[in-house]
Amino acid sequence: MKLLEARSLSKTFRRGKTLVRALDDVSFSLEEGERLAVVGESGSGKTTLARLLMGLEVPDAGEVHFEGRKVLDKSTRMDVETRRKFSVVFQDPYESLNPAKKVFDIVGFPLSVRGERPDSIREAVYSALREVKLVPPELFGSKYPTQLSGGQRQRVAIARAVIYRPKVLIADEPTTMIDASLKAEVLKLFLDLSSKYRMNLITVTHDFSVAPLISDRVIVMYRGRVVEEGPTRKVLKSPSTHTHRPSYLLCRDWRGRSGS
Ligand SMILES: Nc1ncnc2c1ncn2[C@@H]1O[C@H](COP(=O)(O)OP(=O)(O)OP(=O)(O)O)[C@@H](O)[C@H]1O
Repeated sequence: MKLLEARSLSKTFRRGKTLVRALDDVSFSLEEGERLAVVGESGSGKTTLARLLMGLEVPDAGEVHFEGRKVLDKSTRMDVETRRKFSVVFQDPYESLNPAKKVFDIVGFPLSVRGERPDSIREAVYSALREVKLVPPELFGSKYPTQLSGGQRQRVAIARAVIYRPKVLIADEPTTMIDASLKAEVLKLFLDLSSKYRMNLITVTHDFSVAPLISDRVIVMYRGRVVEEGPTRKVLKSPSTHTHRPSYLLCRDWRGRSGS
């Protein structure tokens, strides 16, 4: 069954007197259980697309359908129930965690706003911290983000994102700000958790080498448009268009060599 569908999404921002076309007639769909990577160089519209899918932005044209129902268009705001089926982990674990709050409160926040009881929140937070390998959870729960490394902070962000078992987990440049040596581990964590809890994972990345590690399908964006779409290995092996050639040149990992 189609879980998520973008139909001809367009979005233009005004920057001073200039209009920036961040998304231009973008369509794709995600089947239940699929993992999607949205790749493209900086400014190609990936984050705008992710924000639209979650209902954090309103399109100028086009529609988002979720579980067979239209949930967003120019004049329809996403309802809270639908929005709660999405969760996101942002690129920067230094900015996305409130430095004044302890890890326990940060991770438990999505449950406390849902009015869950303190004892069930405690149980869920400790279990989530164990899932992301921040053990012992009592110790990590009592720390502040500033007392943690970048990799540990990203794990806190992941724990917070998965604690209420969203249907769709969006990872926006999840490894950009963390040490290269921790990249594979963090990606594996996303994969493991998305399998274990049957969450559809959407990974937004400018790093083409990440896509095969974390997705079955890929869409390649260039200047607000989808220029490639299909099974990840097939698309990355034999891309059919050359309109996004600058990305090839930037990425040495693409097909195992620099694209000259
Ligand atoms: N709120 C905004 N106001 C004005 N322009 C915006 C806004 N959000 C995005 N843009 C512009 O829209 C275009 C697409 O941005 P977007 O962040 O979606 O791209 P991206 O592929 O995610 O890039 P990056 O990886 O650098 O974040 C860019 O030119 C960006 O400057």
